[in-house]
Amino acid sequence: MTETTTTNATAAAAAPEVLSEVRGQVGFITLNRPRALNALSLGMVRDLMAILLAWQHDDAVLAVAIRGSNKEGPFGAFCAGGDIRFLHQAGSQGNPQLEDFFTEEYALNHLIHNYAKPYIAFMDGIVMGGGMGISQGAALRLVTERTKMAMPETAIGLFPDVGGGYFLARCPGSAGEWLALTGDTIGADLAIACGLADGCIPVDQQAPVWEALGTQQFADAEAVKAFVVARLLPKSQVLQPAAAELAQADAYFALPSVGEIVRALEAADTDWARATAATLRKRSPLMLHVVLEQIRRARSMGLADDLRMERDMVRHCFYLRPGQSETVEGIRALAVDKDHAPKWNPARIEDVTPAMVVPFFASPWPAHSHPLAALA
Ligand SMILES: C/C=C/C(=O)SCCNC(=O)CCNC(=O)[C@H](O)C(C)(C)COP(=O)(O)OP(=O)(O)OC[C@H]1O[C@@H](n2cnc3c(N)ncnc32)[C@H](O)[C@@H]1OP(=O)(O)O
Repeated sequence: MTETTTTNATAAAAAPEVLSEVRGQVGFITLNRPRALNALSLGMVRDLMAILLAWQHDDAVLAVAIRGSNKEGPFGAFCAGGDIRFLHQAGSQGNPQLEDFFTEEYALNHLIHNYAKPYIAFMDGIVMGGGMGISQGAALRLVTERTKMAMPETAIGLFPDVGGGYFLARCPGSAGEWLALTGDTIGADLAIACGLADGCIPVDQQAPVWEALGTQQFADAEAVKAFVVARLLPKSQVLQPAAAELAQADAYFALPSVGEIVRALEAADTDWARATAATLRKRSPLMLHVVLEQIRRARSMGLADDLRMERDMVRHCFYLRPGQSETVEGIRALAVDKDHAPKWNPARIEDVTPAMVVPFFASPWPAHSHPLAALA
């Protein structure tokens, strides 16, 4: 049976940004905003939440599969994050929907991590920021040869949210600090080595597997997962170059402070260290310090506490320093004016003090009225 569910559209005549249907025993979701690389709008977050909640208690749905679309059709791009143009506009103008966006997006991330049925994410192409938030909680995280995965937030004066503290802190060694601070983009090999993907599905196998999920008869939810797992490349074919790069990251990113990390990288005589130091010098100095603290705090937190901490932090990113939000400035430079020359404040890693960092971790809400108080 095919059942097409309701979908969001920004205007009545516009194409729906989230497509969903049930085919056979599986619920299928396609992110359908390819011109913005499927960046998540508030409407998309709401649609995803509504669809997942409906299917969670629908006995006809054994499992859920999600993918993105590119301009040519399905797959090719998963999701480039939260809609940063909206964040810029809403953050500059005090639009209350900004608060709703983060509360509802983080609640969606939490639901996916705790989803009662296998949720299978086809993470082809760009998977960044909010795209990680709707895939890292999946029962199966499938990357491809063309996956470009990153938590790029320090480039826009933000921090890796959407549960980034939780899942990056659980990467091996200091890989989480490396990915969080630099925002470096990784492919399938490092994604698997970092524990951020479960397996690699060849690009040309995605469509046949997706289609077959809707026509096969499955005994139960575990059989749906097993059907997909049987079609993944052996990990030994994917992992070859990853170990050496992780060892390099460990050598620097275990150091206690951002200053020591960047100084050690600048003193080293390898291309990797030089390039990594140069990357850090471009990121928001303030947010580098905030992010290192975030990842290290998150290492001893469960997901719900991490999301509450991130909800506090993201509010501060916009409102702690009125008229001086690093995030508004970072998005302006990357995606609004596109001059790629953010004016960070302070301008240098060395000029950030602990007194600037500490307030990001103070909750603006009493515990009982925290916007994510209900998350367990
Ligand atoms: C709460 C959640 C927070 C977060 O998720 S924060 C993290 C947000 N994500 C990012 O910071 C990534 C921003 N995007 C990029 O850096 C680049 O894109 C990519 C590296 C992903 C791809 O670059 P390229 O292949 O050159 O494509 P392109 O021309 O930059 O993007 C195509 C169109 O997509 C729009 N777009 C991309 N990402 C987003 C986004 N996250 N929010 C809103 N729009 C986005 C662009 O602006 C552009 O649009 P136009 O053609 O009209 O200029």
